[in-house]
Amino acid sequence: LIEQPTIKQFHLGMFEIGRPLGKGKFGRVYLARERTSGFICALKVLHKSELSQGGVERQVRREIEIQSNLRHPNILQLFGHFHDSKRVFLILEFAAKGELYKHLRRENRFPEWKASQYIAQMASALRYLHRKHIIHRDIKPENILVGIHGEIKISDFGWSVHAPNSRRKTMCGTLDYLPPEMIKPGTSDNSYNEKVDLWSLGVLTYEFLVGEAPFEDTPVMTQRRIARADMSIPSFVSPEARDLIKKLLVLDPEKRIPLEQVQTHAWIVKHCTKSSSSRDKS
Ligand SMILES: CC(=O)N[C@H]1CCN(c2c(Cl)cnc3[nH]c(-c4cn(C)nc4C)nc23)C1
Repeated sequence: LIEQPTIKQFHLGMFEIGRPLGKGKFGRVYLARERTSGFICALKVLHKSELSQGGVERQVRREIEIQSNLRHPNILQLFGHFHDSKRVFLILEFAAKGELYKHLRRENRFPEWKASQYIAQMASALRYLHRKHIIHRDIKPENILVGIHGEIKISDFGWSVHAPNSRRKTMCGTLDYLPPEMIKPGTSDNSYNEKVDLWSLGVLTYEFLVGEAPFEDTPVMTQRRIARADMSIPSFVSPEARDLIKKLLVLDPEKRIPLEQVQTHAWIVKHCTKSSSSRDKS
């Protein structure tokens, strides 16, 4: 008898559903426990009717296809998915310390040692994604969760695509994190590449240290300020952090500091402890 590999088939009856953890744009997320193993996870429930109305089935299929093949300590893991007649279910890793932006709002801004460790982990995760030619395209505090050991986990791959990519239709949500090449129509081709995540990493670094985004303004002004990289860095930001931000928020994508040099930058090296969560596992 040839041993059949056990393909894990998941179904709703396998899970005890716990408290709601929050809701994304197209679905709600619940704490859940797999009955036999007691394994704790986050169950994201998407309604097929809402997905078709929102015209996002393709995006969800891409999110599933991309995230199922990723394994990195700073990327929220997708363990599997299943569906019934009305809903699609994503079995996601549970991030015990919740949404990073809530910590940021509560603390107003992060101390340099914490911001530096978070950016080191982000750079490690982005290097891993870029090596697989995946652009996240939506790096912002709202899409980052915090694990039990305080390590960060990039979540919500709804907007990620395989690089290089021509511009999709209009974006929704905040403009604050969009790089100049995704805002103004390119002269020749409006394609862009992984370097868009470098710009967003610069915006994230700034927001961690200052408590607000560098180009935060009215939508029209934000676009204008991004297109000119028009921002000022407050004096309380250390010279090393200022140096890294200025090397990421560069209009020309090709001139942005590469991720390898982010990880060896003075501001990152200065604060990185040898604790496991911050060591580069990419
Ligand atoms: C777009 C989106 O799904 N956003 C959030 C909702 C909860 N969700 C979680 C996901 Cl997908 C995974 N783990 C989570 N942990 C929490 C959480 C933990 N605490 C203490 N508080 C919360 C909240 N939330 C999640 C992602």
